[in-house]
Amino acid sequence: MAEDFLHQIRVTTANPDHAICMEIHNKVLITLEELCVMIFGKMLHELGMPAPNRPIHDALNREFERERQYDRNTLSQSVQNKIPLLHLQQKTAYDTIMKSVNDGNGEFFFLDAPGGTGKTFLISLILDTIRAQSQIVPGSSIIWDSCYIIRLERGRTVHSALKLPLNLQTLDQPTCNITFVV
Ligand SMILES: Nc1ncnc2c1ncn2[C@@H]1O[C@H](COP(=O)(O)OP(=O)(O)OP(=O)(O)O)[C@@H](O)[C@H]1O
Repeated sequence: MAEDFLHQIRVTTANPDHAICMEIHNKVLITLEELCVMIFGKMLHELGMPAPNRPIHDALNREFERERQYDRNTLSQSVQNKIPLLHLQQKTAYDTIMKSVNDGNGEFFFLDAPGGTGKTFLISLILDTIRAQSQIVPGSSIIWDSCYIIRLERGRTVHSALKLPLNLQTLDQPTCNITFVV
């Protein structure tokens, strides 16, 4: 990764002699930390690694910033195009969940259906609908399967988002550790 950053700097500064420096080390640490926050919900220092040189809240605020960067008009158009495509069960789930969101009920929903029946399609549409309403969805796209992250935009595992222990099966009384940063 450091070599990649070095290459970028050499190209952008047109200086092929530029060497690895503290700035590049720091950039690597920042990038690694963002991945760790996304996947494990932990900062580097919590994993026994050196912390990058920046205010600690930067990594967490970045997620909120990303949420603000959506083009609402494009999202609205996409949502309007996709809603008529929903099949009956998807539409029922969509209406139920969106009503809960709009009413501010703060409910939990568990979506379970056979593979290929449109869960990702539905979840993406729900997230796009919320974003199109210019609501921020921090910690959105929370899912169980880490392999699934690559399919859902800005996906995070439920273990990361809710800070669940990874060894659930071996704990008598598993608990999660959610901290709200306002
Ligand atoms: N209502 C719909 N209209 C058009 N295409 C749809 C609809 N629902 C799902 N699809 C498409 O069907 C395919 C499978 O849907 P999707 O990936 O959402 O299923 P899934 O339940 O999440 O699958 P898996 O459990 O295997 O991950 C995708 O290409 C998706 O875009």
